[in-house]
Amino acid sequence: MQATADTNGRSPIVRAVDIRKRYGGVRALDGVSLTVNAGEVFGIIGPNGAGKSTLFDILCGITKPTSGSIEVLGHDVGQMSPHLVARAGVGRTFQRTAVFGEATVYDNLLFGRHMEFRHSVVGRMFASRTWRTEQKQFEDKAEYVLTLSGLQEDRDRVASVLAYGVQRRLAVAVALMSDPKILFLDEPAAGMNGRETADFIALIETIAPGRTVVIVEHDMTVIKALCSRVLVVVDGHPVTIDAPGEVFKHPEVISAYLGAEDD
Ligand SMILES: Nc1ncnc2c1ncn2[C@@H]1O[C@H](COP(=O)(O)OP(=O)(O)OP(=O)(O)O)[C@@H](O)[C@H]1O
Repeated sequence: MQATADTNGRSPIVRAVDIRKRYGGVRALDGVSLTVNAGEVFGIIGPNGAGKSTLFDILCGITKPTSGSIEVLGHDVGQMSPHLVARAGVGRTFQRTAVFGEATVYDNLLFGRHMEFRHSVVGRMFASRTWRTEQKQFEDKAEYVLTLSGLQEDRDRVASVLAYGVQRRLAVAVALMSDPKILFLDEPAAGMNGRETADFIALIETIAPGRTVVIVEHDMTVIKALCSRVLVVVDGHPVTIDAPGEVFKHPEVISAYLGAEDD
């Protein structure tokens, strides 16, 4: 299937061509092509086991495809290690919230940023000028991200005591510390109640301008509220790429979802 073009004249920031992935005898992905345009919020949906997480991990450079090419921000991520993909401006969150439960919200933000930098031990021990300058930049950045993500009131609370939805918000905030040009969100609303989902939608609406966002999500409320286009994957095949309100008119999408309900 050919990827549909964006009608707003925005340039592609992700180009995936004919992605295939096998796990032994399992064909997890079978010929997926897509483009995501700069500034777009793009969704990936499909029934359980369709191949969404596999595609997501391939687009982020975590998993290598069996064949096919993936370019993100002009980089061939199929040939890059995950940390180099991250340094190129790709941020991501994980299906399971990955924050440090015993650390405060603020320390989670600082730690997320420090992980990416290589200070010499001597530089740290003697608090060199470079180290102090970077530390100040991290702290300023953390204050900005706290405000952006509405976490100021939770700044000094340890992450483990936060409500689940707030922990997921923190996971996005940690990803924002490296100022990613493109942010991949893996089932961000999974397990959230209605209020948390609404807050989460508002958060992504706040941070999306000036960035590109790719979301894998089961919750169609989130997809409809945020995404301009959605790829539907069924059994590893790309079925359609269209506006969220259009994809459920596609017969193969209807039958895949109805079949999934019967399971
Ligand atoms: N590491 C692996 N080894 C073997 N098979 C795998 C592996 N990862 C995924 N699969 C298989 O590949 C297929 C696609 O899995 P994937 O997790 O990408 O689907 P999904 O759409 O994300 O599912 P869900 O919505 O349940 O998270 C499934 O049949 C799955 O069992």
